[in-house]
Amino acid sequence: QWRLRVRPCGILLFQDIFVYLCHTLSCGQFFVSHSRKSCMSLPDFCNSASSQQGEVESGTRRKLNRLLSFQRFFHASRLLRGLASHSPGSLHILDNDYLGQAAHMLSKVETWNFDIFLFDRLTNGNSLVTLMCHLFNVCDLIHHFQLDMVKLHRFLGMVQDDYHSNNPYHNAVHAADVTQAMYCYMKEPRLAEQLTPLDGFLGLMAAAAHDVDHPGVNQPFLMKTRHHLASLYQNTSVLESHHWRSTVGMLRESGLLSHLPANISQDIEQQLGSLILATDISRQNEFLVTFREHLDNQDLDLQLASHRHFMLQIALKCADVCNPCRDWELSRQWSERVCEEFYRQGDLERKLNMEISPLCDKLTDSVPAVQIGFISYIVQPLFQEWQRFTEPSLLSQMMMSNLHKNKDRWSRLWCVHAASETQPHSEE
Ligand SMILES: Nc1ncnc2c1ncn2[C@@H]1O[C@@H]2COP(=O)(O)O[C@H]2[C@H]1O
Repeated sequence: QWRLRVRPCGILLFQDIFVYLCHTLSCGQFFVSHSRKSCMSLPDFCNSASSQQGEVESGTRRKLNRLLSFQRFFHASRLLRGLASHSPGSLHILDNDYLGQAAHMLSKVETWNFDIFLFDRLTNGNSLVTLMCHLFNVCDLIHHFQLDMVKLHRFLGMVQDDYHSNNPYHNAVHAADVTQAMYCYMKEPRLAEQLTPLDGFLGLMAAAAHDVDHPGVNQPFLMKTRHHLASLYQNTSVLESHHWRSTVGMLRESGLLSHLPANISQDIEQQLGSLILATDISRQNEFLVTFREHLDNQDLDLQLASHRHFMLQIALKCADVCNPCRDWELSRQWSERVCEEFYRQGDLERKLNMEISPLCDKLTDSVPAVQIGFISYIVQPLFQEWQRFTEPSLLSQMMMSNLHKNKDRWSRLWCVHAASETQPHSEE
């Protein structure tokens, strides 16, 4: 079972198919590891900074991790059930119990307080694959595009596996969260009435893959450390270009679109690129200004493919930064996770004697301060326009209400934090 690998030529061995069938029948999902070269992870940066030997070790460890991914699945599965050792009698019942709860959650997948963290636990860390399969089914995309289920599973497994599970924020759960939000936005009456199956396919695929193989550090860090991706993409939308090209690589490796005419699959690849590249946060103002102009002029015509594509870009951008619009308990977890990832980068910069990037210094950039700035300058202006576009829908009103409540809560926490900073220490 440890040797579950997609061969470089894309052929599954009998052993693979057997494992796949057993696993699919028992759990309704499977894990697949593959052999493409991935981007460096954060610990890898430490290794490459320290020694050549470290690079070799890190490469070996990465290979080992991939070889063990199937074993990790079972290990995680046992941990989730609180079982230290095998207890075969209870496994089946408990599996069904968890998957039953996951299926129940999926029956309410369009609700805004969908708890993606719980869903990820219930699916043993397979939230992205499970969610995407469900959404492709309910949107009738498998039938419409005549997709091969084995290829679809293979592609989604590769995407999920290429997210770095050791990133606190940019991991497969974030991708699943963005996908669930994107689905909610595509269901908004003003969009849903106009979207074609191709739009639905592109929107969900782009959401699922938009951050794949994210290394847990930002573009300025890649530029400062002269990372090969920065020179490959000439310091422009470096990460987003990598997410897109990785997605294209996985699409081709899985053969998911191989039955479609070449011009159609090329068009899909290009449109996916345009959607994923739109998530570059440094282009936020460019999109916001155009969106505002369209709303002021009331000239959005969703019968036009170009206008629908623009609205998919906006919807994906909203989904990507919607965490402050979630219910507090979900929103807070994302805030803490994203700051933890920033602080890890800051710690690394400190260790490498580099200037610490904005928002990345755990000694000066508190979580409440980072959140208030992010909500005020990025999220609120975008969602104000989104609310206008939806005229405003119930969902938009709920999101804005959450955003205001969360911002107030962070403001109160900031006051507490600021007061504790000015208090003299007990020894003084
Ligand atoms: N809650 C948050 N607080 C601060 N920054 C955030 C938050 N959520 C998302 N972001 C930032 O928004 C960015 C969107 O694009 P990225 O995924 O490249 O990186 C993301 C983070 O840097």
